[in-house]
Amino acid sequence: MPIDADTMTATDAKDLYEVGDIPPLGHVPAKMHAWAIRRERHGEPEEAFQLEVVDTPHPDSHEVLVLVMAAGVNYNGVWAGLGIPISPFDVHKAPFHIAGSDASGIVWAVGDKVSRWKVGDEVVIHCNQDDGEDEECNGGDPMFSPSQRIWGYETPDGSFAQFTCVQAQQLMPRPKHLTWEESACYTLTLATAYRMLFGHHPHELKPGQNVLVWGASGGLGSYAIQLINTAGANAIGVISDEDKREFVMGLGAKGVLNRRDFDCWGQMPTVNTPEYKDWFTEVRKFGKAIWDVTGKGVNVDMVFEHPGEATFPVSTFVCKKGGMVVICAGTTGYNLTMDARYVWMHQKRIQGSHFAHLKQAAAANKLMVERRLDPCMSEVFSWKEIPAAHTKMRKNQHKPGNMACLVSSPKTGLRTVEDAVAAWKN
Ligand SMILES: C/C=C/C(=O)SCCNC(=O)CCNC(=O)[C@H](O)C(C)(C)COP(=O)(O)OP(=O)(O)OC[C@H]1O[C@@H](n2cnc3c(N)ncnc32)[C@H](O)[C@@H]1OP(=O)(O)O
Ligand SMILES: NC(=O)C1=CN([C@@H]2O[C@H](COP(=O)(O)OP(=O)(O)OC[C@H]3O[C@@H](n4cnc5c(N)ncnc54)[C@H](OP(=O)(O)O)[C@@H]3O)[C@@H](O)[C@H]2O)C=CC1
Repeated sequence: MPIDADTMTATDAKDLYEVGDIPPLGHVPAKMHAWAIRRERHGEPEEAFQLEVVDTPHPDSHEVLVLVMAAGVNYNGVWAGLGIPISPFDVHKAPFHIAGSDASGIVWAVGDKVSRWKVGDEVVIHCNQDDGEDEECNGGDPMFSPSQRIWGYETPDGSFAQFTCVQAQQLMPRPKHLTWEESACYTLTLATAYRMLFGHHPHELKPGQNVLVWGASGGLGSYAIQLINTAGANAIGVISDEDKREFVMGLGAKGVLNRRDFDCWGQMPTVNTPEYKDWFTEVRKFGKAIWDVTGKGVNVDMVFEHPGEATFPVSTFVCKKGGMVVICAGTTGYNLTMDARYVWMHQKRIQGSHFAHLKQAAAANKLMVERRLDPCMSEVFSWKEIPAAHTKMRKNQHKPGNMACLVSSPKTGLRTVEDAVAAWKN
């Protein structure tokens, strides 16, 4: 063993460690294990993600090297593997891509300009990077910066590796009551949901308002329901399987609709055709099911959108006059359709939203630290199962909530680095 679990002192220092074997605190091995994607193997996760030994990155002056204890599974890992809609290699030009935009870990080395963090700090990582120099980063919104990029998607050095190098501003304190894997599963989807609900003035969610949440049992949806509940507003969640109803109600939803009970999904038919008439009858049936929760004639103040093509025409219809459809993805397709008459006559706002800046991510993280939110970790996978976890997500076969994978934490349920070292020893 290279480290004594009680004293945390080095007994030897190697250039490469097995995954789960934790180097002496602060010792940076020359090489590390990583799941790497290469351009020539773009495809399904099991094909795209392959194990490689690569150089351990070194932090620049404002950067931090983090020993990854656990990593979160997100849809952008699926997109990065597929190379759809873009290949990450066309963005960062690096020879290989390590996906993973969520992690919990331990600060292992710091650049010489970093003052807020020190070696040994336990952290979670948010995935927004920017160069910090332009006016959007200094008084504006860093998410509008031309340098804005997502770590582990638009950068080649994500969390499916023993170490990851990130900007110091990406670090946030880890909720100590959670295990390493619970801490790793939430930041990306939680912070995205936070900005969608509270980041678009003057449509910030207010107490008593009603929000329709698509994919309510999913990563984004499970936090949206909890944030809406925490804000004193009413969430109406959508599911596709009755097995998920209790989970969503348990998170605090006021009502749950099963999309399988309706038939109005996909691009909308041309207005004034018989197909439109049939579609519209079904859309109104869906709208009435919402009224059963909100009250007759009460349309929702906000629609929390991400399926995209399959649901967007319905989202734009059921939103109230002056309300907002806020959208962060098009999982089912990007060719969104809508009946424009309802958008202009009812003066609805269609708002794009993308991840979050540090202030929003930190506000969301504080709620987790204060135990106001449940991380809703659905399932934990081993290091070896990282591609399989992505395949589950791709097939929409994952359990409700958010998935995590162990990296340097050798087993589930651990909360400190000492526990992890001792578990490896045993
Ligand atoms: C936190 C987690 C998040 C997620 O998981 S999100 C899900 C995963 N992410 C995605 O799926 C998003 C993937 N990204 C994309 O698909 C692309 O990122 C975009 C389609 C959003 C944009 O593509 P791009 O190529 O970056 O767009 P351009 O650089 O803005 O423009 C392309 C070309 O069009 C020219 N152009 C831009 N604006 C104008 C204009 N107003 N008039 C004329 N030309 C314009 C440019 O210069 C450029 O040209 P030139 O290719 O030759 O360089
Ligand atoms: N721009 C950004 O910053 C971010 C974008 N994203 C994107 O958001 C999307 C969702 O992410 P995430 O919540 O983590 O994914 P999940 O897979 O965890 O959840 C998505 C949910 O969408 C629902 N869904 C699937 N197919 C359909 C359909 N045809 N119609 C309606 N609902 C459907 C499913 O629930 P059910 O089957 O029960 O309806 C599923 O649980 C992804 O595309 C991801 O890339 C995520 C985070 C940040």
